[in-house]
Amino acid sequence: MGSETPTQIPVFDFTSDTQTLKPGTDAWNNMSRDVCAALARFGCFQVAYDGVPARLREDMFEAMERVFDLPDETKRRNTSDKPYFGYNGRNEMVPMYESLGAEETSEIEKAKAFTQLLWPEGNDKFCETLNCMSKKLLELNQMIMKMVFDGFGVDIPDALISDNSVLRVMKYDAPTGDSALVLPPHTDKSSLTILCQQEGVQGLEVLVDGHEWISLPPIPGCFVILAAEVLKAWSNGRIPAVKHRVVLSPGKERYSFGLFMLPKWDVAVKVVEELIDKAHPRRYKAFDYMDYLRYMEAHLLKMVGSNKDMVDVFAGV
Ligand SMILES: O=C(O)CCC(=O)C(=O)O
Ligand SMILES: [Fe+2]
Repeated sequence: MGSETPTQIPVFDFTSDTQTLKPGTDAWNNMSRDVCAALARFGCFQVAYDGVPARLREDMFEAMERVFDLPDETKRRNTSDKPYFGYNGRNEMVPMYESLGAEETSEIEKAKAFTQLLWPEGNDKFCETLNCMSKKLLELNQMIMKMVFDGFGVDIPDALISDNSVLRVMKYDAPTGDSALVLPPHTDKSSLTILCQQEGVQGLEVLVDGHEWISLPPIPGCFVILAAEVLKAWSNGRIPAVKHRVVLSPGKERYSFGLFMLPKWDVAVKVVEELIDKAHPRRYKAFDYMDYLRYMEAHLLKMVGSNKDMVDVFAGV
């Protein structure tokens, strides 16, 4: 019997008053080990990060309210040739969820094009907020990726350093009556996902050890980092893609946004060779990311409830 200590998902301090963010320092090396260990254990962690000013975060949530207030037909103009990259939601799978996504909004021209789609008459404030937030989160991602591979004692291969991403804004309706599962359990098909939750509205949960759902509360000034399927493949399965879901209490609607990092389009997703050894034989074949997305599109519904990750089914050896 005995009392069990509740599982705690780590919260790391990346704020500028620490030495942590200077590569090569002891603080950086220690943090790299901790980051790598947390991802290997939980596939996620939270991070306090002041590289994104509080004001920018507030502007982003305000901007998102304006986005979701737009008429349905305007939001549904957000289409993409890639599966699940554009408008998604209000369907059988996710009736209480709605989201829009745009690629490479860290590039001003792409941020402008997305803004133009939603506000043909222009909305400079939205465009600047989106562009600025995307750039800041991209920087955070690059730092974390470097830490992960430093933690493994491996130089991050150039092929893994990618600026490709989708910035996604999300809204969940308030449940009436009981709590509701508003986003079903899934693993992300990105490499790493950086999420920002609305303050004061709890909802995100991660699965630990295959059976324990742990809530990740929104912490002011913090971001949630989720390891996703491409990082699982790069790391030869040493970092799991964390399964997560969103459960909401009655009466509370919720907003969140995230930067979903993607690999380079013209380079195969391959296991980092240094992470293959006797104890860790190769787990994945090299694959084309677009082929994987197409496979995911064709098989997603069939795999609901499966405890296998898409990447293992698609590229496992
Ligand atoms: O809203 C959240 O916190 C999670 C969203 C999510 O998991 C996703 O869009 O893949
Ligand atoms: Fe997700």
